[in-house]
Amino acid sequence: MDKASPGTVLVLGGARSGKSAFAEGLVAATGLSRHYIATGRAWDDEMRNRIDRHRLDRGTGWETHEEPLDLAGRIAAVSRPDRAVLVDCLTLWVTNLMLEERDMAAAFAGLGETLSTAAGPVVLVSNEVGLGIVPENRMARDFRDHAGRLHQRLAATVSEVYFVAAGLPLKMKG
Ligand SMILES: Nc1nc2c(ncn2[C@@H]2O[C@H](COP(=O)(O)OP(=O)(O)OP(=O)(O)O)[C@@H](O)[C@H]2O)c(=O)[nH]1
Repeated sequence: MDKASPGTVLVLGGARSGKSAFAEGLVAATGLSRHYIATGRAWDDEMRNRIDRHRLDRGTGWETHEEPLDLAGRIAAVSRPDRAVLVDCLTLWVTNLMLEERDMAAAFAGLGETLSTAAGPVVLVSNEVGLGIVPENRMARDFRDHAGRLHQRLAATVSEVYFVAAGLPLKMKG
């Protein structure tokens, strides 16, 4: 398995746990120029409003890149020694890959490879979705399995892992 470059961090948490704000703080603390890779897509008004709110919350000083599918390619293109990259979030990327019926194993391997050669720090945000009861529908169960496998794979290779709940980060690795 590829070992991620030093400075690569995984931030896990539930919905509205404060994980994005925490991850933004990690990026800001590097003092490098801040680059935000958004995997979300504005498919309805609710999501459009959320995205607008996120942009306002981030404030100025961020360059935003929207990339729903080719995350590995976009990280490789954006990452430089003078830039810190925030990816928000991996679970929406997994959703996008599933909807497009992409090869998940190949996509995860590609992300691992890119993280092992990233030129600067990369902070990856993802939803921990495996803690509730087993979902009734098949797609939701597959989604949970893909997300869990991706998290394990990344956690094994990155230098730091955090779990955020109620706005409080718990350091799990590093
Ligand atoms: N396309 C696009 N998506 C964005 C942008 N900013 C944020 N997003 C998306 O908004 C999503 C997060 O939205 P929410 O569901 O409101 O946040 P949350 O993850 O539940 O909340 P926290 O735990 O506080 O982070 C991320 O997956 C981003 O991809 C942007 O500028 N463009």
